[in-house]
Amino acid sequence: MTPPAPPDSGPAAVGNNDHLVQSNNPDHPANLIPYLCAKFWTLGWVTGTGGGASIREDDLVYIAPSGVQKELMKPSDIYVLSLAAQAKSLDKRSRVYLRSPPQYKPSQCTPLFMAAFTKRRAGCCIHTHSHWAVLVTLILETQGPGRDREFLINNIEQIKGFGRGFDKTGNLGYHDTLCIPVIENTAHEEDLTEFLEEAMDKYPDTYAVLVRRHGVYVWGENVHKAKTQCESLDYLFQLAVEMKRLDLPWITDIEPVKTMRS
Ligand SMILES: CSCCC(=O)C(=O)COP(=O)(O)O
Ligand SMILES: [Zn+2]
Repeated sequence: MTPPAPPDSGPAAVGNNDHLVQSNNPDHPANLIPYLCAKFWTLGWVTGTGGGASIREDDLVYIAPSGVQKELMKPSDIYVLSLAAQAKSLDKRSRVYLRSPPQYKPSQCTPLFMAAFTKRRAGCCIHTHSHWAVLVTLILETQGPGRDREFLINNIEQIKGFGRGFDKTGNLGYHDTLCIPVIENTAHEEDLTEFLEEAMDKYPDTYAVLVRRHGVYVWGENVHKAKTQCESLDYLFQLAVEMKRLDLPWITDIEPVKTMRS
């Protein structure tokens, strides 16, 4: 990813594992999360404190605070938790933080990010409130019951930006159909978790889940893959909204063009 050198993360406080978020390496998750969120803000993905990103590096998960301007976060604002400590904990719903900035609460998206890390071994999960993601779920609503639960699109080059699926090698091809499940929004972000997990079980190869009238969760095995899949998806959502405006279908059954070599 190689962003510029990180800002000074402030004086070290004693006793809160601050070393976990202090690094001169721009690719360290505590530097990368604020850097990426600042970029995402310019795309309208994390406007008004909504949305965010989380990174897992081996056993450690790095999480942003809740309700903060995500584009202004500093490395010292980042929470760190251990998956192994979490797995050993008797109370599965409580979180075991190795580092916890006392002035904040961890992101409400934490259990959803954890689902991507534990169920899919993801290395990064991004949550956006992109207009395009929300608009696609609204357009799907007008398609009637049963047809509003999946975003389907094919015959668009950018579909190649997606992996074939969990534990599968290679990417989708131009003629493959990309399918992103849609779950209904809930009053509280955390309450989405069971529905996100249900969608992951039902669509084992998906790298994203849309949340109706809310946004999208996208993950990947590393930061690069999560980011490029999120960008590809946002591109396709925008395209789909414009296609709908032009009365063009998202799914076509165009035959592959015969060439001299086929
Ligand atoms: C105006 S944002 C409402 C909460 C939300 O949907 C979200 O994604 C942000 O949650 P966080 O706890 O990370 O601020
Ligand atoms: Zn949200």
